[in-house]
Amino acid sequence: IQPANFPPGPRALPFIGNLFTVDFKKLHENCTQLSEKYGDVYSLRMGQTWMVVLNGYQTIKEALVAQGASMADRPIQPILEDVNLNLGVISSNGHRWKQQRQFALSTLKYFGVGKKSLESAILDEFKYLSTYIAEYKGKPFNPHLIINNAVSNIICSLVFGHRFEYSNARFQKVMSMFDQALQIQGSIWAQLYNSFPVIMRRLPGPHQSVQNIWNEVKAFLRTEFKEHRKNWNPSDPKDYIDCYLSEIEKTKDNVSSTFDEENLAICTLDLFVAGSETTSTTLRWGFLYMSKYPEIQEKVQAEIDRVVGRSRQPTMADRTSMPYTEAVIHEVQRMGNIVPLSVPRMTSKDVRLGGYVIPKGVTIITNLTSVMFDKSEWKTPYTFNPGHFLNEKGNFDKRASFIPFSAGKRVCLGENLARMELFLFFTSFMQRFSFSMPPGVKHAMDYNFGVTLSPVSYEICATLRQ
Ligand code: HEM
Repeated sequence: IQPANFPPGPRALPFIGNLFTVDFKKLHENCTQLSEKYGDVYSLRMGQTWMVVLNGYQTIKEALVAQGASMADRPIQPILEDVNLNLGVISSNGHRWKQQRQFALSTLKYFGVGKKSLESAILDEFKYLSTYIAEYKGKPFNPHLIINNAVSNIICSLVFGHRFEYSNARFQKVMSMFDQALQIQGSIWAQLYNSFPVIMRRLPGPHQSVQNIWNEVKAFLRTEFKEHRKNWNPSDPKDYIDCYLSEIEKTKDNVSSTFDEENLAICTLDLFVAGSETTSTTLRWGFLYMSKYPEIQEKVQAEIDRVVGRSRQPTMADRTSMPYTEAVIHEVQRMGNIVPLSVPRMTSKDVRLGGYVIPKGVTIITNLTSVMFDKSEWKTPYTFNPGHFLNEKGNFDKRASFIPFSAGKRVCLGENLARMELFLFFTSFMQRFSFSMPPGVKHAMDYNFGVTLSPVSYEICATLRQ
């Protein structure tokens, strides 16, 4: 039964609701189209679960910031719950979430997010990466796994205290499994699982492989934990896991502590996945856009040559002198739109929004796509245009409606890390290489929809600059 004054939405069928009236291959586009008919706040029913979809910058800001305290929870999603038991950072709630989020943020900061030490780690990683890519000598190659591996190495050095060689087959396998799992988790199979868990747990289908994939990733993590326990020296913590082991010790007599080995496993998994998949997907969009718009690529390179030159690597300190490059990176993120429907939230009390009442316990989908392409916010929403982030004087203009990391209390925990990674990797690439499509190959800007929106597999040429 629909509660009184509940947001309207497309007609839902008995039992299954809107499960088969929306297109899960491009759910974000579908959600955006529905807002034209039903307004910025509308509802969908997935099986027996009511969801409210929020659209447009003003509505989403009002929800996540002004009413943020009532929207900071995550709903329980059985497909994830079976893996993470609602532990960790991404899916947990209340006291447990607060404690773990705070700890992760301060530990990442302690190990260098926003500092010189991490900057050097990223620049060193780029050296390995560029040596590897230069070996293709401008011939077409698929950048997917190698970029994932390189970017993931940054979160790995923070969490595990070391990087993985590009030749490490086990690590490469884990990387490609993330992709698969995130695709399935954004598909109709996940929705069916979340709507009818009791039935779906028994039925075959791709949803079953999600459990297998995460179990394999967990087994991979267990090897790391074992090593850490063996070499653990509390007076000299080298990474997040070392610090976590100390925290377990320190708080073991405290009944309100949420630090234990089970939670360590899921927190590590969360940081590992969120920190591996996102920045690398953004970079892969970046290569495509640069090869599609060679004149923009040349302008970026000219700015780098002017500000940094060729004899040293770019650093974070160069950022303020490089407004055009900054604008291009932001535009790649806007158009790339890599977390198109953000991560679901849930109301923790009744909320009034857009003239409607959303009761406690309803799943909230913040449609970030509708913000990235909001006609009232962007001059040419569907065209790649760095001018979106430049004022008349050519200075960088950070726009309030640029919210790829979401906003409010649950805003992406890795935002600062991701910004460092994006700036340093992107400028380093542009300093050394030019990207172009292989001769005769057209730019395919098509995507695969999942929790993240990633470019379809492609080959590209990276030519060393003269
Ligand atoms: C370009 C890169 C990235 C983008 C676009 C991105 C985007 C997002 C978005 C949209 C959310 C959901 C926030 C919400 O519910 O309102 C999120 C959550 C999160 N992100 Fe990121 N992210 C990126 C990189 C990273 C990195 C590098 C890390 C590594 C630490 C990370 C860790 C997390 C975590 C742990 C959460 C859950 C936060 C919570 O529930 O409290 N992200 N991210």
